Amino acid sequence: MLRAWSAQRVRDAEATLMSRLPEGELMRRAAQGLAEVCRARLPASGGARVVVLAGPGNNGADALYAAARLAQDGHDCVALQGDWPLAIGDSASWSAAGVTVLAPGGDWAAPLAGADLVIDGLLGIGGRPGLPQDAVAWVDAIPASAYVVSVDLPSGQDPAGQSRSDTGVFADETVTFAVAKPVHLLPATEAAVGRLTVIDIGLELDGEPDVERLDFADVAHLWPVPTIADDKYSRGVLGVVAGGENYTGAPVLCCTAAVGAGLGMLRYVGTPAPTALVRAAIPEAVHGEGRVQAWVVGPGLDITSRARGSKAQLDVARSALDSDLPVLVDAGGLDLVHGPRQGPTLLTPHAGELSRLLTRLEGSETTREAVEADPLSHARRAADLTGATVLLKGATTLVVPPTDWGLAVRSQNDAPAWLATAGAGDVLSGVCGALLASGLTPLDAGSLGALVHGVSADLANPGGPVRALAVAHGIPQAVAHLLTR
Ligand SMILES: NC(=O)C1=CN([C@@H]2O[C@H](COP(=O)(O)OP(=O)(O)OC[C@H]3O[C@@H](n4cnc5c(N)ncnc54)[C@H](O)[C@@H]3O)[C@@H](O)[C@H]2O)[C@@H](O)CC1
Ligand SMILES: [K+]
Repeated sequence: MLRAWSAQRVRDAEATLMSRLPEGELMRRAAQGLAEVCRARLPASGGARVVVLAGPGNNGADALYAAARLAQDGHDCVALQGDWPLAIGDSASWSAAGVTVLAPGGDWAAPLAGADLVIDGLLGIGGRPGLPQDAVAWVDAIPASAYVVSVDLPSGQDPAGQSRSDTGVFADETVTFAVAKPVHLLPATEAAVGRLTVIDIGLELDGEPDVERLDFADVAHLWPVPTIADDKYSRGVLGVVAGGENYTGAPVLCCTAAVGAGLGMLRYVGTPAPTALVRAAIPEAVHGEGRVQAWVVGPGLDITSRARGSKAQLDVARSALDSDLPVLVDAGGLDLVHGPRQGPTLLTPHAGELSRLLTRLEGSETTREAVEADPLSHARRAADLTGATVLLKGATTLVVPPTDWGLAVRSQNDAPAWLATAGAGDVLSGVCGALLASGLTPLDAGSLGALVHGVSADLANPGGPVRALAVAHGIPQAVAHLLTR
Protein backbone atom coordinates (compact mmCIF):
# COMPACT_ATOMS: atom_id res chain seq x y z
CA MET A 1 0.00 0.00 0.00
CA LEU A 2 1.29 3.42 -0.90
CA ARG A 3 0.35 6.00 1.73
CA ALA A 4 0.37 9.80 1.54
CA TRP A 5 0.22 12.35 4.33
CA SER A 6 -0.77 16.00 4.01
CA ALA A 7 1.91 18.72 3.89
CA GLN A 8 0.89 19.93 7.35
CA ARG A 9 1.24 16.49 8.94
CA VAL A 10 4.64 16.04 7.28
CA ARG A 11 5.75 19.43 8.59
CA ASP A 12 4.61 18.56 12.12
CA ALA A 13 6.50 15.27 12.04
CA GLU A 14 9.57 17.01 10.58
CA ALA A 15 9.54 19.60 13.35
CA THR A 16 9.60 16.88 16.01
CA LEU A 17 12.41 14.99 14.33
CA MET A 18 14.44 18.13 13.59
CA SER A 19 14.46 19.07 17.26
CA ARG A 20 16.36 15.82 17.93
CA LEU A 21 18.85 16.08 15.05
CA PRO A 22 21.80 18.38 14.38
CA GLU A 23 20.75 21.51 12.46
CA GLY A 24 20.46 20.96 8.72
CA GLU A 25 20.65 17.16 9.01
CA LEU A 26 17.25 16.51 7.39
CA MET A 27 18.04 18.78 4.49
CA ARG A 28 21.43 17.09 4.11
CA ARG A 29 19.69 13.72 3.84
CA ALA A 30 17.11 15.08 1.39
CA ALA A 31 19.74 16.67 -0.85
CA GLN A 32 21.90 13.54 -0.76
CA GLY A 33 18.96 11.36 -1.84
CA LEU A 34 18.00 13.81 -4.54
CA ALA A 35 21.56 13.96 -5.86
CA GLU A 36 21.75 10.15 -5.98
CA VAL A 37 18.60 9.93 -8.09
CA CYS A 38 19.88 12.66 -10.46
CA ARG A 39 23.26 10.91 -10.72
CA ALA A 40 21.53 7.74 -11.83
CA ARG A 41 19.87 9.69 -14.65
CA LEU A 42 23.09 11.36 -15.88
CA PRO A 43 26.18 9.98 -17.65
CA ALA A 44 28.78 8.79 -15.11
CA SER A 45 31.48 10.45 -17.19
CA GLY A 46 30.16 13.95 -16.37
CA GLY A 47 29.78 16.76 -18.90
CA ALA A 48 26.01 17.11 -18.80
CA ARG A 49 24.27 20.48 -18.42
CA VAL A 50 22.18 20.64 -15.23
CA VAL A 51 19.88 23.63 -14.69
CA VAL A 52 18.40 24.28 -11.24
CA LEU A 53 15.23 26.34 -10.92
CA ALA A 54 16.08 27.70 -7.49
CA GLY A 55 13.01 28.85 -5.54
CA PRO A 56 12.92 31.05 -2.44
CA GLY A 57 12.37 28.31 0.17
CA ASN A 58 13.92 25.08 1.42
CA ASN A 59 12.84 23.37 -1.78
CA GLY A 60 15.32 25.59 -3.63
CA ALA A 61 17.99 24.86 -1.03
CA ASP A 62 17.59 21.08 -1.54
CA ALA A 63 18.03 21.56 -5.28
CA LEU A 64 21.14 23.75 -4.91
CA TYR A 65 22.83 21.29 -2.54
CA ALA A 66 22.08 18.43 -4.93
CA ALA A 67 23.54 20.44 -7.83
CA ALA A 68 26.74 21.03 -5.84
CA ARG A 69 27.16 17.25 -5.57
CA LEU A 70 26.54 16.82 -9.30
CA ALA A 71 29.17 19.49 -9.99
CA GLN A 72 31.68 17.24 -8.19
CA ASP A 73 30.94 14.58 -10.84
CA GLY A 74 31.97 17.02 -13.56
CA HIS A 75 28.55 18.20 -14.69
CA ASP A 76 28.04 21.83 -15.70
CA CYS A 77 25.57 23.19 -13.12
CA VAL A 78 23.72 26.48 -13.48
CA ALA A 79 21.03 27.80 -11.12
CA LEU A 80 18.38 30.35 -12.10
CA GLN A 81 17.47 32.82 -9.38
CA GLY A 82 14.31 34.93 -9.69
CA ASP A 83 13.26 38.09 -7.99
CA TRP A 84 13.83 36.68 -4.49
CA PRO A 85 16.77 36.00 -2.16
CA LEU A 86 18.21 32.47 -2.32
CA ALA A 87 17.05 30.33 0.57
CA ILE A 88 20.61 29.54 1.50
CA GLY A 89 24.07 30.88 0.55
CA ASP A 90 24.80 33.47 -2.13
CA SER A 91 26.18 33.40 -5.63
CA ALA A 92 29.78 33.49 -4.37
CA SER A 93 29.35 30.53 -2.02
CA TRP A 94 27.51 28.49 -4.67
CA SER A 95 30.12 29.37 -7.25
CA ALA A 96 32.78 28.04 -4.88
CA ALA A 97 30.70 24.84 -4.66
CA GLY A 98 30.69 24.55 -8.47
CA VAL A 99 27.21 25.99 -9.20
CA THR A 100 26.91 29.17 -11.27
CA VAL A 101 23.97 31.26 -10.06
CA LEU A 102 22.34 33.45 -12.72
CA ALA A 103 21.01 36.55 -10.97
CA PRO A 104 17.53 37.91 -11.74
CA GLY A 105 17.48 39.51 -15.16
CA GLY A 106 20.45 37.44 -16.39
CA ASP A 107 20.38 35.53 -19.68
CA TRP A 108 18.69 32.33 -18.55
CA ALA A 109 17.29 31.29 -21.94
CA ALA A 110 20.52 29.94 -23.45
CA PRO A 111 21.57 27.69 -20.52
CA LEU A 112 18.01 26.41 -20.12
CA ALA A 113 17.73 25.60 -23.84
CA GLY A 114 20.83 23.40 -23.53
CA ALA A 115 19.76 21.58 -20.36
CA ASP A 116 20.06 17.80 -20.19
CA LEU A 117 18.58 17.71 -16.69
CA VAL A 118 16.37 20.33 -15.03
CA ILE A 119 16.01 20.23 -11.25
CA ASP A 120 12.76 21.93 -10.32
CA GLY A 121 13.36 23.37 -6.86
CA LEU A 122 10.91 26.26 -7.13
CA LEU A 123 8.28 25.29 -4.59
CA GLY A 124 7.72 22.30 -2.34
CA ILE A 125 5.23 21.61 0.40
CA GLY A 126 5.37 25.29 1.38
CA GLY A 127 4.04 26.25 -2.05
CA ARG A 128 0.67 27.69 -2.86
CA PRO A 129 -0.82 26.62 -6.22
CA GLY A 130 0.68 28.72 -9.03
CA LEU A 131 4.26 29.78 -9.76
CA PRO A 132 6.37 32.78 -8.66
CA GLN A 133 6.14 35.38 -11.44
CA ASP A 134 9.71 35.03 -12.78
CA ALA A 135 9.41 31.28 -12.98
CA VAL A 136 6.44 31.17 -15.35
CA ALA A 137 8.64 31.90 -18.40
CA TRP A 138 11.34 29.43 -17.24
CA VAL A 139 8.87 26.58 -16.94
CA ASP A 140 7.42 27.43 -20.32
CA ALA A 141 10.92 27.33 -21.86
CA ILE A 142 12.05 23.96 -20.47
CA PRO A 143 13.14 22.05 -23.59
CA ALA A 144 11.23 18.86 -24.35
CA SER A 145 14.52 16.96 -24.57
CA ALA A 146 15.49 17.75 -20.94
CA TYR A 147 14.75 15.25 -18.17
CA VAL A 148 12.82 17.16 -15.49
CA VAL A 149 13.25 16.10 -11.87
CA SER A 150 10.92 17.91 -9.47
CA VAL A 151 12.01 18.22 -5.88
CA ASP A 152 9.26 17.01 -3.52
CA LEU A 153 6.50 17.98 -5.94
CA PRO A 154 6.06 19.55 -9.36
CA SER A 155 6.17 23.26 -8.58
CA GLY A 156 2.99 25.21 -9.09
CA GLN A 157 0.82 22.17 -8.48
CA ASP A 158 -1.38 22.12 -5.38
CA PRO A 159 0.40 20.16 -2.59
CA ALA A 160 -3.06 18.99 -1.44
CA GLY A 161 -3.73 17.56 -4.90
CA GLN A 162 -7.16 19.16 -5.21
CA SER A 163 -6.75 21.49 -8.18
CA ARG A 164 -4.54 21.26 -11.25
CA SER A 165 -2.42 24.07 -12.64
CA ASP A 166 -1.75 23.98 -16.38
CA THR A 167 1.15 26.45 -16.01
CA GLY A 168 2.82 24.45 -13.23
CA VAL A 169 5.68 22.02 -13.85
CA PHE A 170 4.97 18.64 -15.46
CA ALA A 171 7.89 16.48 -14.35
CA ASP A 172 9.41 13.31 -15.75
CA GLU A 173 10.22 12.27 -12.19
CA THR A 174 9.43 13.60 -8.74
CA VAL A 175 11.77 12.88 -5.87
CA THR A 176 9.93 13.26 -2.60
CA PHE A 177 11.07 12.86 0.98
CA ALA A 178 9.94 10.46 3.72
CA VAL A 179 6.45 9.73 2.40
CA ALA A 180 4.24 10.53 -0.57
CA LYS A 181 1.98 13.59 -0.30
CA PRO A 182 -1.59 13.88 -1.67
CA VAL A 183 -0.33 15.80 -4.74
CA HIS A 184 1.40 12.60 -5.88
CA LEU A 185 -1.65 10.37 -5.81
CA LEU A 186 -4.75 12.47 -6.44
CA PRO A 187 -6.31 12.82 -9.89
CA ALA A 188 -6.02 16.61 -10.28
CA THR A 189 -2.22 16.63 -9.95
CA GLU A 190 -0.95 13.08 -10.43
CA ALA A 191 -0.32 13.51 -14.15
CA ALA A 192 2.22 16.27 -13.39
CA VAL A 193 4.29 14.04 -11.09
CA GLY A 194 5.78 11.54 -13.54
CA ARG A 195 7.69 8.68 -11.96
CA LEU A 196 7.58 8.94 -8.16
CA THR A 197 10.66 8.19 -6.06
CA VAL A 198 10.40 8.36 -2.27
CA ILE A 199 13.64 9.00 -0.36
CA ASP A 200 14.00 7.76 3.21
CA ILE A 201 15.18 10.62 5.44
CA GLY A 202 14.47 8.81 8.71
CA LEU A 203 11.06 10.38 9.18
CA GLU A 204 8.18 8.10 10.20
CA LEU A 205 4.55 9.11 10.05
CA ASP A 206 1.85 7.26 11.87
CA GLY A 207 -1.91 7.29 12.22
CA GLU A 208 -4.40 7.14 9.37
CA PRO A 209 -2.84 8.60 6.20
CA ASP A 210 -4.75 11.13 4.10
CA VAL A 211 -4.58 9.14 0.87
CA GLU A 212 -3.83 5.46 0.18
CA ARG A 213 -3.22 3.45 -2.97
CA LEU A 214 -3.51 -0.34 -3.11
CA ASP A 215 -0.64 -1.97 -4.94
CA PHE A 216 -0.42 -5.41 -6.49
CA ALA A 217 0.90 -6.97 -3.29
CA ASP A 218 -2.29 -5.94 -1.47
CA VAL A 219 -4.47 -8.09 -3.70
CA ALA A 220 -3.40 -11.33 -2.01
CA HIS A 221 -4.35 -9.90 1.41
CA LEU A 222 -7.74 -8.58 0.38
CA TRP A 223 -9.06 -10.87 -2.36
CA PRO A 224 -11.69 -13.35 -1.08
CA VAL A 225 -9.95 -16.63 -1.94
CA PRO A 226 -12.28 -19.58 -1.20
CA THR A 227 -11.31 -22.43 1.13
CA ILE A 228 -12.46 -26.05 1.12
CA ALA A 229 -15.05 -25.09 3.74
CA ASP A 230 -16.82 -22.77 1.29
CA ASP A 231 -19.88 -23.41 -0.84
CA LYS A 232 -21.60 -21.24 -3.40
CA TYR A 233 -23.72 -19.50 -0.76
CA SER A 234 -20.89 -18.78 1.67
CA ARG A 235 -18.80 -17.30 -1.15
CA GLY A 236 -21.47 -14.71 -1.83
CA VAL A 237 -24.56 -14.34 -3.98
CA LEU A 238 -24.88 -11.10 -5.94
CA GLY A 239 -28.14 -9.70 -7.29
CA VAL A 240 -27.85 -7.51 -10.38
CA VAL A 241 -30.68 -5.15 -11.37
CA ALA A 242 -29.51 -3.76 -14.68
CA GLY A 243 -30.41 -3.05 -18.29
CA GLY A 244 -33.73 -2.57 -20.03
CA GLU A 245 -35.32 -2.92 -23.43
CA ASN A 246 -33.13 -0.11 -24.83
CA TYR A 247 -29.95 -0.88 -22.88
CA THR A 248 -29.18 -4.53 -23.33
CA GLY A 249 -25.37 -4.61 -23.27
CA ALA A 250 -24.71 -3.23 -19.79
CA PRO A 251 -26.09 -6.26 -17.89
CA VAL A 252 -24.11 -8.68 -20.07
CA LEU A 253 -20.89 -6.81 -19.29
CA CYS A 254 -21.67 -6.41 -15.59
CA CYS A 255 -22.74 -10.03 -15.07
CA THR A 256 -19.84 -11.44 -17.12
CA ALA A 257 -17.38 -9.52 -14.94
CA ALA A 258 -19.16 -10.42 -11.69
CA VAL A 259 -19.17 -14.15 -12.45
CA GLY A 260 -15.57 -13.92 -13.61
CA ALA A 261 -14.54 -12.31 -10.32
CA GLY A 262 -15.40 -15.57 -8.55
CA LEU A 263 -18.91 -15.16 -7.21
CA GLY A 264 -20.68 -18.03 -5.50
CA MET A 265 -23.80 -17.28 -7.50
CA LEU A 266 -25.40 -14.50 -9.52
CA ARG A 267 -29.08 -13.54 -9.74
CA TYR A 268 -30.19 -11.28 -12.55
CA VAL A 269 -33.30 -9.12 -12.57
CA GLY A 270 -34.07 -7.57 -15.94
CA THR A 271 -36.67 -6.96 -18.61
CA PRO A 272 -37.27 -9.50 -21.44
CA ALA A 273 -34.67 -8.41 -24.04
CA PRO A 274 -31.59 -8.21 -21.74
CA THR A 275 -32.76 -11.30 -19.87
CA ALA A 276 -32.54 -13.28 -23.11
CA LEU A 277 -29.03 -11.98 -23.74
CA VAL A 278 -27.88 -12.72 -20.18
CA ARG A 279 -29.31 -16.26 -20.51
CA ALA A 280 -27.28 -16.78 -23.66
CA ALA A 281 -24.03 -15.15 -22.53
CA ILE A 282 -23.93 -16.17 -18.86
CA PRO A 283 -25.42 -19.62 -18.36
CA GLU A 284 -24.27 -19.51 -14.72
CA ALA A 285 -26.81 -16.77 -13.87
CA VAL A 286 -30.13 -17.54 -12.22
CA HIS A 287 -33.03 -15.25 -12.99
CA GLY A 288 -35.44 -13.31 -10.80
CA GLU A 289 -35.41 -12.08 -7.25
CA GLY A 290 -34.17 -14.22 -4.36
CA ARG A 291 -31.78 -14.20 -1.41
CA VAL A 292 -28.54 -12.36 -2.03
CA GLN A 293 -25.67 -10.96 0.04
CA ALA A 294 -25.35 -7.75 -2.01
CA TRP A 295 -26.88 -5.92 -4.94
CA VAL A 296 -25.68 -4.02 -7.98
CA VAL A 297 -28.37 -1.57 -9.02
CA GLY A 298 -28.22 0.56 -12.10
CA PRO A 299 -25.99 -0.32 -15.09
CA GLY A 300 -28.11 0.43 -18.17
CA LEU A 301 -31.18 1.01 -15.97
CA ASP A 302 -33.65 3.62 -17.21
CA ILE A 303 -35.97 4.44 -14.33
CA THR A 304 -38.32 6.37 -16.65
CA SER A 305 -38.89 3.41 -18.97
CA ARG A 306 -42.47 2.16 -19.42
CA ALA A 307 -41.44 -0.88 -21.44
CA ARG A 308 -42.68 -4.36 -20.54
CA GLY A 309 -41.15 -5.61 -17.30
CA SER A 310 -39.69 -2.23 -16.32
CA LYS A 311 -42.03 -1.58 -13.41
CA ALA A 312 -41.38 -4.95 -11.79
CA GLN A 313 -37.64 -4.47 -12.27
CA LEU A 314 -37.79 -1.00 -10.71
CA ASP A 315 -39.67 -2.39 -7.71
CA VAL A 316 -36.78 -4.80 -7.09
CA ALA A 317 -34.28 -1.95 -7.42
CA ARG A 318 -36.19 0.11 -4.87
CA SER A 319 -36.53 -2.75 -2.41
CA ALA A 320 -32.78 -3.44 -2.73
CA LEU A 321 -32.09 0.17 -1.81
CA ASP A 322 -34.58 -0.01 1.06
CA SER A 323 -32.90 -3.15 2.45
CA ASP A 324 -29.96 -3.17 4.84
CA LEU A 325 -27.83 -5.23 2.43
CA PRO A 326 -24.70 -3.81 0.74
CA VAL A 327 -25.64 -2.11 -2.53
CA LEU A 328 -23.49 -0.77 -5.35
CA VAL A 329 -25.39 1.97 -7.16
CA ASP A 330 -24.26 2.85 -10.67
CA ALA A 331 -25.48 4.83 -13.70
CA GLY A 332 -29.30 4.98 -13.90
CA GLY A 333 -29.59 3.65 -10.35
CA LEU A 334 -28.04 6.88 -9.04
CA ASP A 335 -31.36 8.60 -9.83
CA LEU A 336 -32.88 6.49 -7.05
CA VAL A 337 -30.50 7.82 -4.37
CA HIS A 338 -32.11 10.46 -2.17
CA GLY A 339 -30.00 10.32 0.97
CA PRO A 340 -28.47 7.92 3.49
CA ARG A 341 -29.65 4.29 3.47
CA GLN A 342 -29.27 1.54 6.06
CA GLY A 343 -26.71 -0.83 4.56
CA PRO A 344 -23.15 -0.39 3.26
CA THR A 345 -23.35 1.58 0.01
CA LEU A 346 -20.96 2.20 -2.85
CA LEU A 347 -21.94 4.84 -5.40
CA THR A 348 -19.96 4.61 -8.65
CA PRO A 349 -20.60 7.76 -10.74
CA HIS A 350 -18.40 9.28 -13.43
CA ALA A 351 -17.92 13.07 -13.32
CA GLY A 352 -21.13 13.84 -15.24
CA GLU A 353 -23.22 11.53 -13.06
CA LEU A 354 -21.69 12.99 -9.91
CA SER A 355 -22.52 16.53 -11.06
CA ARG A 356 -26.14 15.51 -11.66
CA LEU A 357 -26.38 13.73 -8.30
CA LEU A 358 -25.01 16.75 -6.42
CA THR A 359 -27.26 19.13 -8.36
CA ARG A 360 -30.32 17.08 -7.41
CA LEU A 361 -29.35 16.50 -3.76
CA GLU A 362 -28.19 20.07 -3.07
CA GLY A 363 -30.81 21.86 -5.18
CA SER A 364 -28.18 24.08 -6.85
CA GLU A 365 -26.23 23.43 -10.02
CA THR A 366 -22.87 21.66 -9.99
CA THR A 367 -21.35 21.32 -13.44
CA ARG A 368 -19.31 18.43 -14.78
CA GLU A 369 -16.43 20.88 -15.32
CA ALA A 370 -16.49 21.80 -11.63
CA VAL A 371 -16.26 18.11 -10.68
CA GLU A 372 -13.37 17.59 -13.09
CA ALA A 373 -11.52 20.63 -11.74
CA ASP A 374 -11.68 19.38 -8.14
CA PRO A 375 -12.71 15.71 -8.09
CA LEU A 376 -11.90 15.05 -4.43
CA SER A 377 -14.04 17.82 -2.91
CA HIS A 378 -17.04 16.86 -4.99
CA ALA A 379 -16.78 13.15 -4.28
CA ARG A 380 -16.45 14.00 -0.59
CA ARG A 381 -19.55 16.19 -0.71
CA ALA A 382 -21.58 13.36 -2.21
CA ALA A 383 -20.21 10.92 0.37
CA ASP A 384 -21.15 13.27 3.21
CA LEU A 385 -24.64 13.89 1.84
CA THR A 386 -25.45 10.22 1.31
CA GLY A 387 -23.41 8.50 4.03
CA ALA A 388 -22.13 6.28 1.19
CA THR A 389 -18.64 5.58 -0.10
CA VAL A 390 -18.27 7.32 -3.47
CA LEU A 391 -16.14 5.82 -6.22
CA LEU A 392 -15.52 8.56 -8.79
CA LYS A 393 -14.41 7.01 -12.08
CA GLY A 394 -11.65 8.60 -14.12
CA ALA A 395 -8.10 8.06 -15.36
CA THR A 396 -7.33 8.03 -11.66
CA THR A 397 -10.25 6.57 -9.72
CA LEU A 398 -11.06 7.97 -6.29
CA VAL A 399 -12.84 6.00 -3.58
CA VAL A 400 -14.03 8.41 -0.90
CA PRO A 401 -15.74 7.47 2.36
CA PRO A 402 -17.77 10.02 4.36
CA THR A 403 -15.52 12.51 6.17
CA ASP A 404 -16.68 11.59 9.67
CA TRP A 405 -15.45 8.00 9.28
CA GLY A 406 -11.91 9.38 9.58
CA LEU A 407 -10.55 7.05 6.89
CA ALA A 408 -8.03 7.73 4.15
CA VAL A 409 -9.25 8.32 0.63
CA ARG A 410 -8.18 5.62 -1.84
CA SER A 411 -6.83 6.63 -5.22
CA GLN A 412 -6.16 3.98 -7.89
CA ASN A 413 -4.35 4.48 -11.16
CA ASP A 414 -3.95 1.02 -12.66
CA ALA A 415 -5.61 1.26 -16.05
CA PRO A 416 -4.27 2.14 -19.48
CA ALA A 417 -5.95 5.16 -21.10
CA TRP A 418 -7.45 2.68 -23.59
CA LEU A 419 -9.93 1.73 -20.88
CA ALA A 420 -11.84 4.99 -21.44
CA THR A 421 -14.40 3.16 -23.54
CA ALA A 422 -18.15 2.49 -23.40
CA GLY A 423 -19.08 -0.40 -21.13
CA ALA A 424 -15.97 -0.21 -18.96
CA GLY A 425 -18.06 1.14 -16.07
CA ASP A 426 -20.49 -1.78 -16.36
CA VAL A 427 -17.55 -4.18 -16.01
CA LEU A 428 -16.28 -2.29 -12.96
CA SER A 429 -19.68 -2.48 -11.28
CA GLY A 430 -19.70 -6.27 -11.72
CA VAL A 431 -16.26 -6.74 -10.17
CA CYS A 432 -16.94 -4.40 -7.24
CA GLY A 433 -20.39 -5.93 -6.73
CA ALA A 434 -18.88 -9.42 -6.50
CA LEU A 435 -16.45 -8.16 -3.86
CA LEU A 436 -19.28 -6.56 -1.86
CA ALA A 437 -21.17 -9.86 -1.98
CA SER A 438 -18.14 -11.64 -0.55
CA GLY A 439 -18.18 -9.31 2.45
CA LEU A 440 -15.65 -6.60 1.63
CA THR A 441 -16.38 -3.04 2.73
CA PRO A 442 -17.36 -0.53 0.04
CA LEU A 443 -13.92 1.10 0.41
CA ASP A 444 -12.03 -2.17 -0.15
CA ALA A 445 -14.44 -3.45 -2.79
CA GLY A 446 -14.23 -0.19 -4.75
CA SER A 447 -10.46 0.23 -4.66
CA LEU A 448 -9.64 -3.45 -5.17
CA GLY A 449 -12.21 -3.68 -7.97
CA ALA A 450 -10.71 -0.62 -9.68
CA LEU A 451 -7.22 -2.15 -9.45
CA VAL A 452 -8.25 -5.51 -10.93
CA HIS A 453 -10.35 -3.79 -13.61
CA GLY A 454 -7.31 -1.76 -14.69
CA VAL A 455 -4.98 -4.77 -14.68
CA SER A 456 -7.46 -6.78 -16.72
CA ALA A 457 -7.55 -4.00 -19.31
CA ASP A 458 -3.77 -3.97 -19.45
CA LEU A 459 -3.47 -7.74 -19.81
CA ALA A 460 -6.25 -7.94 -22.40
CA ASN A 461 -4.08 -6.23 -25.01
CA PRO A 462 -0.88 -4.72 -23.63
CA GLY A 463 -0.13 -1.42 -25.35
CA GLY A 464 -3.20 -1.42 -27.58
CA PRO A 465 -6.94 -0.83 -27.64
CA VAL A 466 -9.32 -2.85 -25.49
CA ARG A 467 -13.06 -3.32 -25.60
CA ALA A 468 -15.10 -3.64 -22.44
CA LEU A 469 -16.15 -7.22 -23.15
CA ALA A 470 -12.47 -8.28 -23.36
CA VAL A 471 -11.87 -6.63 -19.99
CA ALA A 472 -14.85 -8.52 -18.52
CA HIS A 473 -13.63 -11.83 -19.96
CA GLY A 474 -10.12 -11.12 -18.67
CA ILE A 475 -11.08 -10.66 -15.01
CA PRO A 476 -10.39 -14.31 -13.97
CA GLN A 477 -6.89 -14.21 -15.49
CA ALA A 478 -6.20 -10.78 -13.99
CA VAL A 479 -7.12 -12.08 -10.53
CA ALA A 480 -4.96 -15.19 -10.99
CA HIS A 481 -2.08 -13.05 -12.26
CA LEU A 482 -2.26 -10.85 -9.17
CA LEU A 483 -2.69 -13.72 -6.70
CA THR A 484 0.20 -15.79 -8.03
CA ARG A 485 2.76 -13.12 -8.93
N1 LIG B 1 10.99 20.94 6.61
C1 LIG B 1 12.01 20.07 6.55
O1 LIG B 1 12.51 19.57 7.49
C2 LIG B 1 12.51 19.62 5.27
C3 LIG B 1 12.11 20.30 4.15
N2 LIG B 1 12.61 19.96 2.98
C4 LIG B 1 12.32 20.76 1.80
O2 LIG B 1 11.68 21.97 2.15
C5 LIG B 1 10.52 22.16 1.37
C6 LIG B 1 9.58 23.05 2.09
O3 LIG B 1 10.28 24.25 2.29
P1 LIG B 1 9.60 25.64 2.64
O4 LIG B 1 8.73 25.48 3.80
O5 LIG B 1 10.71 26.63 2.73
O6 LIG B 1 8.67 25.92 1.43
P2 LIG B 1 8.91 25.98 -0.15
O7 LIG B 1 10.32 25.84 -0.51
O8 LIG B 1 7.94 25.01 -0.71
O9 LIG B 1 8.41 27.46 -0.56
C7 LIG B 1 8.15 28.42 0.37
C8 LIG B 1 8.46 29.83 -0.15
O10 LIG B 1 7.82 30.08 -1.38
C9 LIG B 1 6.89 31.17 -1.26
N3 LIG B 1 5.74 30.77 -2.08
C10 LIG B 1 4.90 29.76 -1.83
N4 LIG B 1 4.01 29.64 -2.83
C11 LIG B 1 4.30 30.58 -3.73
C12 LIG B 1 3.73 30.96 -4.97
N5 LIG B 1 2.70 30.30 -5.51
N6 LIG B 1 4.26 32.00 -5.64
C13 LIG B 1 5.32 32.66 -5.13
N7 LIG B 1 5.91 32.33 -3.96
C14 LIG B 1 5.40 31.32 -3.26
C15 LIG B 1 6.63 31.28 0.20
O11 LIG B 1 6.21 32.56 0.55
C16 LIG B 1 7.99 30.90 0.79
O12 LIG B 1 8.90 31.99 0.67
C17 LIG B 1 10.06 20.76 1.11
O13 LIG B 1 9.20 20.67 0.00
C18 LIG B 1 11.38 20.06 0.87
O14 LIG B 1 11.83 20.31 -0.44
C19 LIG B 1 13.65 18.94 2.85
O15 LIG B 1 14.87 19.62 2.90
C20 LIG B 1 13.54 17.88 3.93
C21 LIG B 1 13.48 18.51 5.26
K1 LIG C 1 9.52 21.47 -6.61
